[in-house]
Amino acid sequence: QTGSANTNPSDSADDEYITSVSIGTPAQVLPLDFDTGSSDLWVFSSETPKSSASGHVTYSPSKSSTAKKLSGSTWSIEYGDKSSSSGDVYTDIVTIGGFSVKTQAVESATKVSTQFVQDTVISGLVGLGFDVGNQVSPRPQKTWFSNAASSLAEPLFTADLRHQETGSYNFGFIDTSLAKGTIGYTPADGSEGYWGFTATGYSVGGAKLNRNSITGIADTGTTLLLLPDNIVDAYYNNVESAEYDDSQEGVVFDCSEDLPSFSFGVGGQTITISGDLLNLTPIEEGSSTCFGGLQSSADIGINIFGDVALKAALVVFDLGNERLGWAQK
Ligand SMILES: CC[C@H](C)[C@H](NC(=O)[C@H](C)NC(=O)[C@@H](CCSC)NC[C@@H](N)Cc1ccccc1)C(=O)O
Repeated sequence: QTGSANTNPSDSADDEYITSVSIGTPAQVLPLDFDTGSSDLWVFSSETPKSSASGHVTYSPSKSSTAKKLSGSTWSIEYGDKSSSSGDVYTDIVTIGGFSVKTQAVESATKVSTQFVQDTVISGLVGLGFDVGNQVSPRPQKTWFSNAASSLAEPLFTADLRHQETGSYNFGFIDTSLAKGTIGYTPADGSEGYWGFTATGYSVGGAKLNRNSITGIADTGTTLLLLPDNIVDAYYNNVESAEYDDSQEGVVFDCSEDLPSFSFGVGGQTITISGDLLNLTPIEEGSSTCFGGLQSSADIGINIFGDVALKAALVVFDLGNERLGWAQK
């Protein structure tokens, strides 16, 4: 069996990618953010304070004949951007891309931080990280993909995120026609719950890859490519107008700049992120100053290959073989 779901950028800056998920009987369809950087499926619900839930599609377990309270279980998560949410837990049927998991832990939010309250285009997250990262207590729950894996044709899923166009999450199969290049595989380290891996080197503007390795995570739930300061500086030294903007908390530059590409080596392949993918968006509507897709990871302490990097590739999250595959798109 397999599953295939379309995913769409949330806005003109490709800030998040939204995928429709059906929960319960009859189906309640919610727009969710698939997040390989976390391991909990949580949703805005009938238990979320009305003031916080206004503008969001919500899940009502009481309206689902297949919902069951997981009594005594609670959850609480904090994310790298200091956002957070918490609540209690139900199990219900969760269908993604036509594939149904009968008894999936659906974490219902009784509290959400302001970032989520304001982000009305999504109603929660589908964690696609490793089960070890799940935050339900007293008994941690499995992710939707972990529950699905044994029934899928292959225990893997792919992410094909695109700039300002519809992409896909495919489960149980690899559609190689989505990529131009060969898939290069490298071991994935799931010990922290993330999809950790090591890139073997990098280059700016199509130069030959150096041999400075970069260890980081593949995180569909993070917008940017977050790398060490020395790499960020090496990149923006090629961008005449680049400067750090305190209010934007990142490097900005004239939108008219012709940005160099950024390449990294992984699994014997080279993934090149084109310059236009590295110009994320004007800092505000109509501004001629733009915000960079590559920013520093120094404040987080972990390198994150977020959507800016993932958009350049077809990425295979291969749980069965504990490996990540990358192919140029
Ligand atoms: C370091 C961050 C905290 C504290 C750490 N939490 C994590 O690592 C969580 C699971 N993952 C995340 O915070 C990050 C990845 C690791 S960053 C250190 N990805 C998920 C994030 N993008 C989800 C999100 C999506 C849309 C809007 C907001 C947030 C922990 O629990 O220890």
